[in-house]
Amino acid sequence: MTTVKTEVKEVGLYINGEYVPSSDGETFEVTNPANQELIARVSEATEEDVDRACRAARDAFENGPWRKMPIEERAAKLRKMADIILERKEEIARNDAMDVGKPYEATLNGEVARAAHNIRFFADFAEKQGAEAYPMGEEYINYTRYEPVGVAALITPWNVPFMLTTWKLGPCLAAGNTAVIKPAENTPLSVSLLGEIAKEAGIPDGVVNVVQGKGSVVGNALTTHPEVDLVSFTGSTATAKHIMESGASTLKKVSFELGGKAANIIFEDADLEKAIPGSIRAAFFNSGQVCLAGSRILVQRSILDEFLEKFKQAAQAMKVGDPQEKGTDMGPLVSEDHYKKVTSYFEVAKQEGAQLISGGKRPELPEKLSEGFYLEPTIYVHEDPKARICQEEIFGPVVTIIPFDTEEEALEIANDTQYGLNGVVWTENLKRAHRISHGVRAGTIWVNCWFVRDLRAPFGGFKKSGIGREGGEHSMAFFTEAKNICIALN
Ligand SMILES: NC(=O)C1=CN([C@@H]2O[C@H](COP(=O)(O)OP(=O)(O)OC[C@H]3O[C@@H](n4cnc5c(N)ncnc54)[C@H](O)[C@@H]3O)[C@@H](O)[C@H]2O)C=CC1
Ligand SMILES: O=C(O)/C=C/C=C(\O)C(=O)O
Repeated sequence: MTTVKTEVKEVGLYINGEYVPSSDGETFEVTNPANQELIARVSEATEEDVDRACRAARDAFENGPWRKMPIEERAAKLRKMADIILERKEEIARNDAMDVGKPYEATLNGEVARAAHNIRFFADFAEKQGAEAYPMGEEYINYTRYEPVGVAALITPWNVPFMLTTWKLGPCLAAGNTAVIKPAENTPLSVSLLGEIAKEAGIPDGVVNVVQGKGSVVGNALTTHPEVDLVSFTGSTATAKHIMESGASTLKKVSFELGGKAANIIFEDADLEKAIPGSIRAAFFNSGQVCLAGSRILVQRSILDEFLEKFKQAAQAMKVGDPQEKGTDMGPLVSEDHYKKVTSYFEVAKQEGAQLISGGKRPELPEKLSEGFYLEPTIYVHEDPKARICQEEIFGPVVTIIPFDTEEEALEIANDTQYGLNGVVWTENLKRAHRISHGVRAGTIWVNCWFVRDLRAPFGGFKKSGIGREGGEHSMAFFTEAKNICIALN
């Protein structure tokens, strides 16, 4: 299959159960990063449109049936939503392949399947969740209720648009809140479908709204809006700081899942048969545009040469190309701006004296992909963990290998970062695995694996990688207010 030539899609805002144009009729264009073809014109929300979406969500929350609906009924509608996502999985994956440039096959069977699971998981979780009771002898009893907070703004990034939005929408809706979603402006297509999917599942109008446009305008209008009670955000640390400031005057509750620069630590006793493919995935999955990417590979010096040779061979065997084509491992970067940001680090690496092992340039590709933002998987070695390429989130297919000698040194380098989202350890020594897992200051540590997700487990970052945790009861705690009721028994 070759890159699918589509007619240009017209995408509206989704407010109060219907697609609508923006109030001033303005649209913005979306292009395919695989070939720069125009793929969509999207209504660009004005502050007035954001206001309408927030008021619709408020009205659905206060006056609609959603928050008071018995949990069995609400959960059944969410399970229906999950079913519809699976029925429409080809369309959703095709949309992500078109505007993000994600390999279609992997998205279809990975992220879209996970998106349906996100919704179903929180429907089941909320249905089974109990609450506490605290008897005070025979005189009083306290019991707790978990009530929805209100209107949630769900602001999501371009790297995993559909899956990450459902990861927030599932618990948000299961708890009985209403939502205004804002996807990233360069990847609006798959998320634009969520309003109509919710409606088809029987979820009342106004419960799920989608507004489109720039973060500085539409995102800002949402995070300052008086009707928005809470903001769940995944994206850059810089934007999270803006959101915190802009939400301060209306005292919004916030949950932030932000950037990372994970250490992927390979000890001399690691099983390289697993560590090499695992590290390749951690480095180059989604073209390295993943907050969890293992972009600093710390390798024990005694196995450095062997690791480098095998890792280089595996990286060079990856198929970079058309994301719509079967067998593609790595598509393009998401946009020209992002391509410029990522490639600017090639100059930084040169100036910092890093040793280029592989990549660092565009691959040779067929003519039809000549306009796309492709890069070869790129590997550097650098001895200085303080170098910019070892410290800054490049968010592309670029990794730096940093040699170390001792366990203590590995830990010191791993923790020498402003981020703390995750870490990865490869060793066959169980005690060492525990020691390193305890020592690395990050929210998730994967031992002899990477990006294995259990939706019940806490997920989020230490340090500048976030505030709060998502997952199971942690998501439910964010999307609910706990209320204690104390009853006199006499
Ligand atoms: N999952 C992650 O951790 C992600 C990390 N990043 C990092 O951030 C860098 C920059 O990427 P961007 O697309 O600029 O990320 P970003 O943080 O600006 O964008 C994420 C979302 O926030 C929205 N947004 C932007 N400014 C806003 C504001 N003032 N108020 C409310 N919402 C706002 C955007 O429209 C988008 O929906 C990347 O190179 C990467 O290093 C980017 C995307 C995801
Ligand atoms: O698995 C999750 O819940 C979150 C994944 C997050 C990313 O892939 C990201 O933000 O890059």
